[in-house]
This record gives sequence, C-alpha cells and structure tokens, in this order.
Amino acid sequence: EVFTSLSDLQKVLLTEKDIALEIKSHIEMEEERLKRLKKVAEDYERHSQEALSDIEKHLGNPVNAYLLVKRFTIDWERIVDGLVKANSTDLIARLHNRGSEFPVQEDFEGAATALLRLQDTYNLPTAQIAKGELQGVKNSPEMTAEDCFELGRTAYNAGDYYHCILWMEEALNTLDTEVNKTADRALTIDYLAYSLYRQGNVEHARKLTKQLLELDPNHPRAVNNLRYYEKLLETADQEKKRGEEEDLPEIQNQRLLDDYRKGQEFKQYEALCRGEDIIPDPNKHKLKCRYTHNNRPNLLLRPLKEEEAFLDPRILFYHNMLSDFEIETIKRLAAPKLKRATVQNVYTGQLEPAFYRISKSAWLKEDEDAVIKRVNQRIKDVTQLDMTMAEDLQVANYGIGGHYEPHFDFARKQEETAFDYIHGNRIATWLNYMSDVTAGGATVFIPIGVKVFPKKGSAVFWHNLYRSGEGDFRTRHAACPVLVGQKWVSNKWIHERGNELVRTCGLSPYE
Ligand SMILES: O=C(O)CCC(=O)C(=O)O
Ligand SMILES: [Fe+2]
Repeated sequence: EVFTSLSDLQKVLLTEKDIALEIKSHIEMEEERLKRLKKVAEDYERHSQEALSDIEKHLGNPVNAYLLVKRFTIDWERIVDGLVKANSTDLIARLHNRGSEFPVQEDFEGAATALLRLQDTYNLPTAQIAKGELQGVKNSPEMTAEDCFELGRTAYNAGDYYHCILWMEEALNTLDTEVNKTADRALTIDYLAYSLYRQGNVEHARKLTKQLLELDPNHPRAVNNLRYYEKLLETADQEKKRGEEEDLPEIQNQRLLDDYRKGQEFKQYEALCRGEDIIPDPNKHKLKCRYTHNNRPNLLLRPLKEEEAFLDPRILFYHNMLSDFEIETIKRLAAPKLKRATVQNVYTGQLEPAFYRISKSAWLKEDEDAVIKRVNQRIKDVTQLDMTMAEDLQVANYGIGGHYEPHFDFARKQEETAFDYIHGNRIATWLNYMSDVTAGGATVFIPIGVKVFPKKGSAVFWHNLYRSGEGDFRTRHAACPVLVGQKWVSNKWIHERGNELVRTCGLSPYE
C-alpha cells in the first residue's frame, strides 16, 4: 500500500534518513563499546598477570578473593549486558562456553559475607579494609566506590543494615576522591538513608533523603520516605525546637546479632581470635617442654618437641610433627576429595552444611598411601592411645573467612545417636597444622582462654573426656576465621573403645 502513495513514500524517504542516522549512531556506540571492551580485556589481562605471579599470596588476601569473585559475578553481568551482548552473539556464545568455570551470584554473596565477618571478628575499620590493609598485611588494590557499594548492597539484601551503613558511607567517601566515578551517588545515598532509618537514625535519614532529592528531584521513593521521616520527627522537632539540620545526634549503628552471638561466649571467642588475653593463666610459669619418644623405635630416632600449652585440661603442642613431604602428600591426596564440611544436626542426626562451620574437608584412609599409615602410627606412638576405633584422618582446608565456631568434639549425652557403643565417644583430638596462616586462623579454647596459632608441621593434642568418660566442657574450642592466607589442618579423632585399660578411670568423675 505504501507504494501507491507518494506521501507515504515520502515518509519512507524520511524514515530512510532516520535509519541512516540511527545506524550511524549505532556504529558510534559500537565503537565506543569496543573501546570499553578493549579496556576490560586489558584490565583482565593486567589483573591476571599480576595475580598469577604469586597465586598463593594473591588469593590469600580476602579482599583480593572478594574482588576476584566480584569480577565474575557482579562486574561480569554488567560486561555481558552492557558491552558484549549488543550484536556480539558469537562472542557471547564463546564466553558462555566458559560459563561453568565461573563463580555465581551465590559465590559473590559468600565472599562478601566472609569479608564482613572478618571485619567484625578482627575489629577492622571499614576504611582500612577498603584500602586493602588487613592487620598490617597489605597486598590488594584499594576498593573502588562501586566495590564498597556492592558489599553494602549485599549486606542490605541480607537485612544487615549495620554493615550496609558502614559500606555505603565508605562508598560515598571514596566517590568524593574518584576522578572517574564508579558508583551512583544518588543510589548510594538511597541505600544509606534507609539503612540509617532502620538503625534508628531518623534525623540522619531525613537529611540524606533531602540530599537525594537535590540530586534527583523526581526520585519516586525519596519523596514518600521524606514525608514519612518528617512525620516521625514532627513531635520530636517541636519539643526540642531544633533547627532541622544542625546538631544531629551521633549515628547509632549496632551490629545485628542473634542471642548466641550477643552472649559472653561469642565475645570471648572473638577476643581470643584477635589474640587478646581474656583469662590470665595462673599456671603459666609451670608450663614445660621436653623431647618425647615414649621408647618407641620411630620416635627414638626422631623425637618430637612437646610443649605444654595448658595444664588442666592438658593441652599439648608438638613441634616438627609432619615433614613438608608428608604435608604435600596429604594435601595432594585430599585435594580432589574436598567437599563442603558438614555438621551433625542434633535433632535429626543428619549431616548438613552450616554457616558456623565453613571449610572443605575430606577423609583419608590408612591404606591410601604409606604416608597416611606412617602419620597415624606417629600419632599412636606419641599419644600411646589405641587407634583401632579412631576415625580416618580428616583433612580440612579453610579459605577466605573459613572458620568453625565454638563447639565440642565429643558428643553430649542428649546426642546419643552421634557415636555408637562399638566406638564410644571421642576421647581425644589430634590436630595437625599443615600450613602457616598469615593472619587469623587460631584454634582457641574459650572457657580457659587458650589460643594456639597454626604453625606448619606442628600439632596440638588434648583429651575431650575426663578419665571417667564424662565430657570435659572446658575443651570447648573453635577455629577462628582465616584473615589472610589459607589454613590446612588434618585431624584424628580417637575413640574410647580399646582405651579402657590405657586411660583408666580415676577416683572421681572429674579427673
Ligand atoms: O581447625 C582448627 O583449628 C580446629 C578444627 C576443629 O576444631 C575441628 O575440626 O573439630
Ligand atoms: Fe573441634
């Protein structure tokens, strides 16, 4: 029909002109896009070169690990959507083929949460983390405003307004100093204002929302929010006759903690992780060390250095327990088997992953390699305990923020399903440290205030039960979050059965 009318054809001509203009502007955009894509490629190339030059050191830093995962989740989505998708089907297909190797959103949230946990446990100021400084260790780049913003947004999505405030404030501070702004100021203020309100800082929320409306007068939420905050403040303002923006009270921002984490034990756990002395040891001056061989042929030739870390309950630290070769062998055998560690649900008896135990672990059988057999034998020679009912060697690897919150290794009476009669309860724990940890990652015994810092090749040993078989509640312990580096351990849980005549009963249940 169009061809029958000149006026319609005239429209077509005009359309043709528009199309030409549109194609031209599309090409300009494409060129701009390719320029930016080239920058991304260069950035990835530069980053990988830097990181690959010392992988251990690089990934050992939780900020680096966070930023790496972010590259492949948050940043990646932006790159695919904004830069690659436009007509680059080939490229997309090729990129998608690599997709299975990529971390996903869940990984990003995990890395972000780990960083926030480290911030809390180790009392790290936000600005310091953003600068890449963790307890005097600096080996990550500074975070951009957008890196901070995404961390704050992850906290926000989890209902964690405490961290959201810290990181949105940091994002705003960083934005002030950035030449090429990486985050949206209005959006950042939007998150910050609402989180301030949720933490009880209505006046600050009002002030910020006004700033937001200056930046974006038509912001849909801000208009309503401001009205709401003003209403909340109406009576308060009249009473105090306060000028609107002057003399704002100090910002209130409390960590959101569940009942357990509000309690004394958790506070003590975190203090111990930071290396604080929470309970002075009255017997410190009595602690001894010695060479140990127990007249065992293997140990006579190669005695271990035994050092008392605590007297009652007795906690022993052993130097030169494992050789580097043994450690490498154990790690090599365990690596392909590592799976997210589980804990036993007290109610159902089921094994399941838990947020309070974050590590990967694997079990190694004695007949898998001569090294395992030899290490088990050494543990037997040193402890002189019967190993018939002991569990296989468990290997654990803690990554960024990896930890195991306070727990007992033995089963309590109410958890009768945990250990059967044939094995008995876990009478003792042997724990090998198979790596140094640059910062964090101590093993801490909360009720007695003992902290043991991992040292590659050394080990720690204690009894979980009194001689009577009663659980010793003073052995409650935890693995502190790894701050910088990674932590490898292996442990042997030794059981009661077979040890009746080795570790005989005393006269009272509690000796
Ligand atoms: O890794 C540590 O320091 C302690 C581990 C631990 O307590 C456990 O696996 O039961
Ligand atoms: Fe434990």
